[in-house]
Amino acid sequence: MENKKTEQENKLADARKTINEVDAALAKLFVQRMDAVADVIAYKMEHGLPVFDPVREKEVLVRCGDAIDSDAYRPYFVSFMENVMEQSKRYQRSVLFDGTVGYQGTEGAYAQIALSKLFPSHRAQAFETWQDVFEAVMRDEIGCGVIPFENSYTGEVEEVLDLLYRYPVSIREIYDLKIEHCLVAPQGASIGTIQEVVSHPQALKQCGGYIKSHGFHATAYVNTALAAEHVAKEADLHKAAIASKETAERFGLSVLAEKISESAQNTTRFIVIAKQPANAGNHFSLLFTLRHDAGQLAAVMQIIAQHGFNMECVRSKAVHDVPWQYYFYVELEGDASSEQAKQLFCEMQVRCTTFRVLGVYYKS
Ligand SMILES: C=C(O[C@@H]1C=C(C(=O)O)C=C[C@H]1O)C(=O)O
Repeated sequence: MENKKTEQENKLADARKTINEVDAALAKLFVQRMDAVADVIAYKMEHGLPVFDPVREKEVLVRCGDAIDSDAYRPYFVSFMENVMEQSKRYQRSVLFDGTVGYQGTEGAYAQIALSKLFPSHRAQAFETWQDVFEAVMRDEIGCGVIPFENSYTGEVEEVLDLLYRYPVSIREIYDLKIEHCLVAPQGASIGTIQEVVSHPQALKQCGGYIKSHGFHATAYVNTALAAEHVAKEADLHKAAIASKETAERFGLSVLAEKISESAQNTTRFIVIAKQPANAGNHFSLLFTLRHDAGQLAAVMQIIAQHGFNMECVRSKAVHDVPWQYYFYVELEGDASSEQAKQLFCEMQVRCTTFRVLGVYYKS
């Protein structure tokens, strides 16, 4: 028995020694890979290319999958490589957007969570309004800003499109953050002790079914992060907030229930705005205005179709300072640096009263 145990313990020690050696080799290889990544980002900066390249990532994953003989290990290695590339992109963003990144809200807000996923090693600066973030980008006070653009459940963030129309910034990247609302409360509270729930009206709406089924009283609050902070300060066992798990951790609250939204797919799309445009991507967005003549919009749609670009989205909105004047936003699938796109832009410039390529980015 004793001998057997020692034999097993030796085996464990040997296995861990091997793991340590492999980890040391991996660390060296990781540095080597990141040095190459640094060269890639230097090239991308010179040529205005975006960090994310989905075609290249697919190639990498297929090659890495093929390099593993064991069927049992293959999916884990592919997943490992996905993570390696995630870290590589984080590093590249830190080089590209050297300095500070701005967002609207307070610490723990979803925008700050999206920012921390995109730019984990940057200083995050909070601003009071979205407009403040746009202005800080324009003044070069921050390298870029992370702004919510639309939510899969509640729709577009209207004010943000107006700001994109007003300020000559570019959409450099998009990032989809899965919104997983939780019921969070002071330590010691349980579902049974809760009577009132505070949160941003959107969050209360998104969790309406859950709130109703528990008979909670809903109270609107400025945003989810401040609601969580308020609940933490009050330390009232009858009062909970709806916020993210990360926010609960930040304010020392316990999570009483997770994933309480109506829609399991609740996702907010964030955009990264910066002064410099990107040159490559598989999607691009345009902003334009038209003369008030019959058939102007139809003609533009026709031009887009003729050049073979799939239009994923079109919106029209009022130009605030000019009564009865509207601007249009379209999102097209394709390569904005292609000959087709160049021709499209030329033709649109002739047809439209104002025309701008708002952003070039990758969307998977
Ligand atoms: C390093 C690159 O940038 C990103 C990261 C990748 C990686 O780490 O392998 C691959 C594609 C890009 O999304 C690259 O474009 O080659």
